[in-house]
Amino acid sequence: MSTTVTVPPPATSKLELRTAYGPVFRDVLNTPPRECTAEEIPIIDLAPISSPKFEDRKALAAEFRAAAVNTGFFYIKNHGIDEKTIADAKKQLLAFFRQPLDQKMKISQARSKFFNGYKAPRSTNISPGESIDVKESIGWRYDPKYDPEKKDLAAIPEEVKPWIRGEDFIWEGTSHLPGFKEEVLRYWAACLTLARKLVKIFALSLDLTEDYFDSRTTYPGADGVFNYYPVSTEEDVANNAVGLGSHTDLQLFTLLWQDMTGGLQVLNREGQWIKATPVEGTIVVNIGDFMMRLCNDIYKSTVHRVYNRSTVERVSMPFFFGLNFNCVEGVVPSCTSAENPAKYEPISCGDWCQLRFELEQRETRKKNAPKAQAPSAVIVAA
Ligand SMILES: O=C(O)CCC(=O)C(=O)O
Ligand SMILES: [Fe+2]
Repeated sequence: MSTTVTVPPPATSKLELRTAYGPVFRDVLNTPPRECTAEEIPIIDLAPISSPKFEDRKALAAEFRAAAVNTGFFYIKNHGIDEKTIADAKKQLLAFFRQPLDQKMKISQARSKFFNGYKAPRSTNISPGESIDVKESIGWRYDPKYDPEKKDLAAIPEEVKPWIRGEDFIWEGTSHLPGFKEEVLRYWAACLTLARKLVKIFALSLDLTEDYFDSRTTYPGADGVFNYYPVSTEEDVANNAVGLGSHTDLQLFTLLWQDMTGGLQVLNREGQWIKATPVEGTIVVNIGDFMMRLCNDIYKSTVHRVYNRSTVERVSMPFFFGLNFNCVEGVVPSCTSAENPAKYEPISCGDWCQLRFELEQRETRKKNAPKAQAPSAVIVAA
């Protein structure tokens, strides 16, 4: 008599992540993504941010801290970026992506010295164990010319100059789209203003003085990106193709405006994928790697990814905020003690970002290489 032994499917899989220090592996539960709870990704009301009472701002900081040590993701409401600024930016986003590919390729990232510009659909692979990223995107980086703090361009410190990463070809190559530069930069400037307010609350949340990061964010990392996720093809579904593969963000924190389509997933502390379902009127905030190292891993830079499996396109407008690129920072004093010494050496935020961008570009090239070489490998008989 033969007995059948049923082997239960494995409960977890290994997820490989790219970091500036090399690959890191995470155990991920194989259970399907589920809705998040209000504890996992809370909605935080930003109204107290402008309160004259220190206790109100400190209470808000305590909410930031609770979310940052838990899932590392939260929604903010009453964030102060007006609806029209967002709607205009989204309109420009769609105007840009709806152009023919050759028009978009005129501002290809291949032209950039500093990772500015357009990345075509299926041209990146952020997560080595997952598919090529289906999305297309356009990115532009901090430029003091457009800083809402109105910088005196003649007075930019020498040590800052090599780190200015803005490039004008983005705006020149989109000048045929009416209002593009103005409306995109209006949204970007609003994000920058908001981020400079939030960083004060983050400072309080880490038991630092409220102005701790102010002088460190005068010429900050402030990278704007527009992402466009098309409707999945049958083949994408069959291949489990990701819109944007699993990754962590790089800098202090990200302000992520997403449309109402849904598709953003976040890896919680238990290794369960949860859905960061869009909430009207909110912006998602998530902790980045530089913040995590700066606070000795107390705050979590959380893995996330995007699948657009809806019947409509999906768009998002993240804004990545960090310290001045020339600013060298290790673990902040309030996050170390005799029992908990600093785990990380100081590094400049600029070097930190450069390491990761270069790594991603190199790895994507490797992954795309066999495909790219295939046509020329076909020898046609004369
Ligand atoms: O599109 C989204 O919701 C997420 C985008 C994202 O994670 C990124 O661009 O880093
Ligand atoms: Fe991200």
